[in-house]
Amino acid sequence: MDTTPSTPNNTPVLDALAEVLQQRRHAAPDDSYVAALHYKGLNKILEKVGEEATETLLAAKDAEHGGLAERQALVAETADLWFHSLVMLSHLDMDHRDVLNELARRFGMSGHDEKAAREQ
Ligand SMILES: N=c1c2ncn([C@@H]3O[C@H](COP(=O)(O)OP(=O)(O)OP(=O)(O)O)[C@@H](O)[C@H]3O)c2ncn1[C@@H]1O[C@H](COP(=O)(O)O)[C@@H](O)[C@H]1O
Repeated sequence: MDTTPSTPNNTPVLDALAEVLQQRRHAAPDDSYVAALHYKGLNKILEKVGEEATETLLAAKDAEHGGLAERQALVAETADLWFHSLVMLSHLDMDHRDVLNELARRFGMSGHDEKAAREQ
């Protein structure tokens, strides 16, 4: 039986969020956090992605030996990181489907094999 996943088509939260992020491209910056990010431009969005990545790795270190609160904090920071990454993609006319397609393409391919293929 072929267990290779097809491109995911059941991602309602991500689908809905991608639509909102696109609608915010031309919304008033005072009314919307996402519109304000788009208005400030790619550099500001990338600054937020970097900030959230750092906060996520600090939360992961705390979660390693922490309890439920630290694990919940890691989930919250990861959500912030995903969210700002999705804003970045949206700013460049891309979305989660591009990333899910790539993960589906890679599924089952050993990371070592994939790296070796890249180096040829
Ligand atoms: N998922 C999110 C989401 N996650 C995090 N955030 C915001 O991301 C910001 C990150 O917090 P920070 O403290 O790092 O940033 P900040 O201090 O507010 O901003 P800076 O001055 O540092 O740039 C907070 O303002 C959060 O509210 C989000 N803002 C919006 N969404 C989604 O986007 C939709 C559209 O939001 P609006 O554009 O605001 O309507 C919402 O309905 C949600 O579904």
